[in-house]
Amino acid sequence: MARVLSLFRPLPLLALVGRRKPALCKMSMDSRAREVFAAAVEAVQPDTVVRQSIERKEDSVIIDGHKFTLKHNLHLVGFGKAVLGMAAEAERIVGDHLVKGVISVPHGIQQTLQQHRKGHLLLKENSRIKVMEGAKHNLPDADAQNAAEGIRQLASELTEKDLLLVLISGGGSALLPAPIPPISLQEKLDVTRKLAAAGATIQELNTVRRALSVLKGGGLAHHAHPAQVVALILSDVIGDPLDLIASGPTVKSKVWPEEVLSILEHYKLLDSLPASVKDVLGRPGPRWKENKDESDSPAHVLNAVIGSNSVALKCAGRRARELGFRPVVLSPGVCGDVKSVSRLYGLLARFASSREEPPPEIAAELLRLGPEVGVETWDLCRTMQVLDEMRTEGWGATCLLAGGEPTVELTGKGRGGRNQELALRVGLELGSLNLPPNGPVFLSGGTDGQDGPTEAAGAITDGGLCDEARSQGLDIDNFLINNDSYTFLSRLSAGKRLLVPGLTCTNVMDVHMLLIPAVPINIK
Ligand SMILES: Nc1ncnc2c1ncn2[C@@H]1O[C@H](COP(=O)(O)OP(=O)(O)OP(=O)(O)O)[C@@H](O)[C@H]1O
Ligand SMILES: O=C(O)[C@H](O)CO
Repeated sequence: MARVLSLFRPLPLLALVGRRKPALCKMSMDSRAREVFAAAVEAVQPDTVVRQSIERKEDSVIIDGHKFTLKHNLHLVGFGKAVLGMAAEAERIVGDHLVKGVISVPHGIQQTLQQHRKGHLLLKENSRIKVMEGAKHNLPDADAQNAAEGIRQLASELTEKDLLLVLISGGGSALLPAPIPPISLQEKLDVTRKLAAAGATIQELNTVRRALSVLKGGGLAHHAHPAQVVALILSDVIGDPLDLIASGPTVKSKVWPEEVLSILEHYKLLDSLPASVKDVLGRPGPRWKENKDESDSPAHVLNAVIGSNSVALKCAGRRARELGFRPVVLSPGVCGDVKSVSRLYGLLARFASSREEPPPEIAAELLRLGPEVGVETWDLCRTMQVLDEMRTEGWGATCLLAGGEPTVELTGKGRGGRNQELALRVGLELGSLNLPPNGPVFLSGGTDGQDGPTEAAGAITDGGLCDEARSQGLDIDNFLINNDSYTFLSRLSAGKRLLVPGLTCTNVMDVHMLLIPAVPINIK
């Protein structure tokens, strides 16, 4: 291990890693974990990210370093779970330069926002933006298809004098269904639902969606041509790939039918494919007639990611520092099965809690595990270096932050979510380390405030989880086998370990947090 670390010693430590010893804090680890999570969510609120990305200067706006003149020529469309709040803020900024807009947002969201007293995320009464709710249960439906048609029409009417602001966030694919005829909405839904149920990744799912849609994969930008298009994107996909977030309606992407067919074949869906889908995939050439001056990277389109998991982690790190921790961000790209991901955090906790130099096998296992859980070797080495310095130089408590979207292989019929299941599994890992009381604490939470079909966003656990459960007659393993993490956590100590922030109106995947108390130094 010492050799692995020494390779990286001469390099400067990255952002968020300062040498100042953080101040002591009297709050409990649990409360601090919740506060740091709240800071992560706050950083990516829809109104905040839009406010930070549009600079209004008299009769123009500056977005991502580009200046756009406003002459009562601005139109707005949007689709996604966070888009209502984004649109409300955009309208506040551009004022009456906004001519009209259409947004496609989740069913019931306006009422829910009212109930949660989030009026600032609602449009004003005389707004020029039409709100269309649809996609019940996150599935495309006739309401969402109507909204998509409204958006297509608005875009198609624009001229070269117009500016189209496109607001995009996670959930946008289901809220913008426009199947290429003769594919029906039901047929497209069947294909995507079967793919999702078979365990297809979001990359695979959206590659297929793009090929079957009039608006995805750059179709919306194509319809808006020759207007200037500016898309503001709140990313809910690892690595922030523009062509995949909400299936990239403003990102021109070529469809390779062979690629789509091989995905369908991999999930054994070729035989049940509707004739209409086969027909569309069998058509030669591009999906639409190219406009004369539309190149592969059209100059009339600007795509800007304005919020992401990295942004949330950065702000969480800032809050952690205020609360007395030394923050270190591992990676915003954690993925893979929750079992492997829990092992990752168990190993990191073991590494960080060693009183003496951690045995080299821990580092070796971490490096072996990295590719399985989407974490680069470099990020692991950098993080181990920080944890090692924390131990040898006595820098106090550490807050290790990461994000992403692990997966759960569902085998049972219980209620739960990937964050709650991960927190339970990390709790078991921490318990197996046999550390003294008040050891590391782990939090996992979905930034959208909902973990699977439950009202919790996630949970907070520590090494005492097992004993606590046993003393209350609860057997964690039985609940885990049945994917019943929510039932377990609701029963355990009256649900005190659950994280229930309520609707957050945003979504940049999940936040993971390992709080590691200062380790007594034991160095000769
Ligand atoms: N009982 C359960 N235990 C563990 N995980 C579950 C359970 N039921 C569903 N899940 C997981 O929850 C996820 C779906 O939940 P959710 O609706 O939060 O999805 P999401 O991917 O976060 O959606 P979005 O991207 O719209 O936020 C899937 O990964 C699924 O495997
Ligand atoms: O809408 C979608 O396609 C997913 O949320 C990923 O962005």
